[in-house]
Amino acid sequence: MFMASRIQTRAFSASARNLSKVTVLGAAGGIGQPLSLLLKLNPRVTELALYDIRGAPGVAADVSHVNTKSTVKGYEPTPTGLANALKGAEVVLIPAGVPRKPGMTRDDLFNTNASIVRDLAKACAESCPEANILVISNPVNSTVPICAEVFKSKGVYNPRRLFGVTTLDVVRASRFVSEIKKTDPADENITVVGGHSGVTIVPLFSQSRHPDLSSNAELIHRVQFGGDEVVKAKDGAGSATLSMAMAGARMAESLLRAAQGEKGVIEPTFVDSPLYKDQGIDFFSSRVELGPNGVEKVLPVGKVDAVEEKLLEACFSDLKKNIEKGKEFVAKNPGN
Ligand SMILES: NC(=O)C1=CN([C@@H]2O[C@H](COP(=O)(O)OP(=O)(O)OC[C@H]3O[C@@H](n4cnc5c(N)ncnc54)[C@H](O)[C@@H]3O)[C@@H](O)[C@H]2O)C=CC1
Ligand SMILES: O=C([O-])CC(=O)C(=O)O
Repeated sequence: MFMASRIQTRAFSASARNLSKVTVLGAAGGIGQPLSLLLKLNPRVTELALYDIRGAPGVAADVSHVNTKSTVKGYEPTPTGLANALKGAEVVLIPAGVPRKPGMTRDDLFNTNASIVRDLAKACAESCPEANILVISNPVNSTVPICAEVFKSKGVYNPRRLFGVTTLDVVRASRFVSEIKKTDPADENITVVGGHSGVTIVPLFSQSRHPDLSSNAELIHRVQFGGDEVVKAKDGAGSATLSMAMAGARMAESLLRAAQGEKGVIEPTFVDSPLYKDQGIDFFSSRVELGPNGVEKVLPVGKVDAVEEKLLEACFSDLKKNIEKGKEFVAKNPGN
């Protein structure tokens, strides 16, 4: 209760003053740089804090010349650098960690990225426990539970403030559909639920304007494995960065709009979700209504057809393992 009232007060005062500090952890990377640029272009962001283990001051100096009003500062891994980058943040985006190379799954990134995310989550729990934490680092199905466990261990976990960024899946789905149907992707609102890797990504075309697409196996595969297309095309130089930056900036913008009082802001995101807890799945991506306190309402998955029912079954079994893996990691490796 105490936590909730503190959050409400902060959300109110932030929106009343319209001051929004946004922090990017991993800001000098392939995603971090264009994401920082897009955030600099967002008039809702008043202060931009860019942190990375290398190169953040350079990115900050560069982005700071863009002629919008927000201030930009780069932070290095000095004893106080990370804490200062996080202090007072309303939104923290985390694209820190290694990307895939051809032939790898997102889960293959676990060994490297799990401890990076755990340590950054710890810093967030200490320096900005009330911020909205947006996890981009893969494997999202495991890194989000890692953050939750760290926040719990510090006694500051608020499930309404933790988000796995799955926006790119709906961005892709709407674009791919528009290519098939020769429509404007802006008019294509495709629901994608589940998680963020392979078969855990479940597009629900039966709920779209084009229910016929729910039996289009090629399209379903393309949405589920869209990330692989980019990994293959980049040929060892990483994974999606530009489309991901756009997707991450959209998610941050939606949270800021909701924090500043806009009603009915809905985004797909991987959150601590009541939807399938009875089946042992604690985190799930679905359409979520956002508000000044973060998650306002987790919306139901809705009606699915027989094909989608099967896709969901496949999703559940992988997703459950991915979530467990993240939780177990923190239990066995609590870090310092
Ligand atoms: N959620 C999603 O839809 C997507 C997630 N990703 C994931 O995002 C992550 C980042 O991808 P890229 O930007 O392409 O990688 P990158 O290698 O280009 O950049 C990562 C950055 O993180 C920094 N970093 C590493 N350890 C750090 C730490 N402890 N603290 C702060 N910064 C640290 C690195 O110095 C580097 O600048 C990957 O795990 C990738 O799989 C990528 C695309 C989509
Ligand atoms: O495919 C990857 O490894 C990066 C990612 O999550 C995506 O592009 O959806």
